[in-house]
Amino acid sequence: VSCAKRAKTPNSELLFLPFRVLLAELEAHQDAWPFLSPVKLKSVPGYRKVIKKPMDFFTIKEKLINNMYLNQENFIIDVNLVFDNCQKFNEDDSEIGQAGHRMKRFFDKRWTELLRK
Ligand SMILES: Cc1ncccc1N[C@@H](C)c1ccc2c(c1)OCCCO2
Repeated sequence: VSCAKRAKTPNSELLFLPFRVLLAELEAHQDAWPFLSPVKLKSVPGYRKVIKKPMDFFTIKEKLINNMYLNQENFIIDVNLVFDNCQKFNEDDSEIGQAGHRMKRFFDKRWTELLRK
């Protein structure tokens, strides 16, 4: 009797699908513009000194595609790093600071919706 073919374990592609969807939503957000690519350390005086661990949505996407996130936690840590760096370097009432707060609120909402389902 042939045993039932073992179901292929869903590869990380499937496991991380929600993250890719969520990241695509972040990138498409109208307030995402300061966070889409790495801050050019030469064009932003002081950034290199103040921000120890720069992070941006493009870098997160690269890490996702290269399966560098071993668990949910590490993905969330990098996304929150984007917003924490923003709050650290930018005044709350600045253009970029305001965009960062709006993006963080959007992410927190979508993340809980994604998890609650
Ligand atoms: C997230 C963040 N935090 C602090 C500073 C910059 C950034 N984002 C970078 C991509 C950026 C945004 C706006 C910029 C800029 C660079 O180039 C200098 C000229 C003004 O326009």
